[in-house]
Amino acid sequence: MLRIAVPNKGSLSGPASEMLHEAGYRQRKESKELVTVDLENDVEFFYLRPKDIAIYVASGKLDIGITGRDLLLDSGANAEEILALNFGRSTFRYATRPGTAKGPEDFHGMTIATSYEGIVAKHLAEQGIDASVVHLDGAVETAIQLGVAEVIADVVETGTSLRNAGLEVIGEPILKSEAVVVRRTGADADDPRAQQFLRRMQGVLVARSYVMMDYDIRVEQLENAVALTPGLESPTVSPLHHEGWVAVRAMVPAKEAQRIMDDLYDIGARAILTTSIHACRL
Ligand SMILES: Nc1ncnc2c1ncn2[C@@H]1O[C@H](COP(=O)(O)OP(=O)(O)OP(=O)(O)O)[C@@H](O)[C@H]1O
Ligand SMILES: O=P(O)(O)OC[C@H]1O[C@H](OP(=O)(O)OP(=O)(O)O)[C@H](O)[C@@H]1O
Ligand SMILES: [Mg+2]
Repeated sequence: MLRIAVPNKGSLSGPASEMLHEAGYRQRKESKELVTVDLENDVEFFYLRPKDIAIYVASGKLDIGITGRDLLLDSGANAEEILALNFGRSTFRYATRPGTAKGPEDFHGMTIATSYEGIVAKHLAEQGIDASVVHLDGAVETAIQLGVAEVIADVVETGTSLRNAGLEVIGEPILKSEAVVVRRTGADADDPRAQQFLRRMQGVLVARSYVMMDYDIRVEQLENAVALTPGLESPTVSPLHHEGWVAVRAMVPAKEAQRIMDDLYDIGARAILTTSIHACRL
């Protein structure tokens, strides 16, 4: 049975379970359940703290995990990212009170509060900055007000928490994160059960970001139309009963669908339809 770690709490928990559900897996019915078995798919799900997931996967006791890229890197665990999941996006940044520092090079001798000691210690060492790091479990923005640190390094999504604490970001993002699928470094990449899981998750990513587009076009405009809708491999072109016309079917990025429909209309396409993709295997 494939054993998969899923975040049990926090920002990643709901979207991870939702994505697994969309991929056809049975998910726990209530948040107190720590383990659930999906007999039909031969998968066991373990609901664990997102920060611990890379460690479980690196140990080899669990085959696959869903966690944040920042948490994976912070753990230093012997696990690697194999698929980015396009949710739980955030940046990881330094912040201070205005006027404290122009850039990380000014952090020498200062104290930096963070819940992500691994990432911060590595970044400071790489930049040759001699600063001390103090570990806090959360609400690190308050550490500056309370005089525990001059600088914080934390997850920034909308920036609201920083603004509320009167802080501003310093320097470039240390990293950009999102939810990722992780596996033990060097694990058997050909394991068919893991391959099937990844295909299902990729199917959800595609179904979420593409729509199916159908339209009719005069044959002489077909090449121009296909240039607008090249599809993932190549569009399907079928003859219409009405001579001189063909029907075209192709997947297009959902974000661009309206613009593409306008462009198709302008070159003479008609009966242009988009439909959502429920599930897919590429
Ligand atoms: N607004 C956000 N706040 C915190 N983490 C976020 C946010 N958006 C995305 N994430 C990601 O969620 C993961 C952190 O999850 P974790 O459960 O440890 O903290 P949390 O979402 O802040 O939950 P809590 O602090 O309530 O336990 C990281 O990968 C982080 O990048
Ligand atoms: O940029 P924003 O949209 O404000 O999001 C980022 C904030 O959200 C998280 O805090 P959370 O509420 O999880 O509390 P915590 O610090 O105790 O984890 C994170 O630690 C930041 O403080
Ligand atoms: Mg938090």
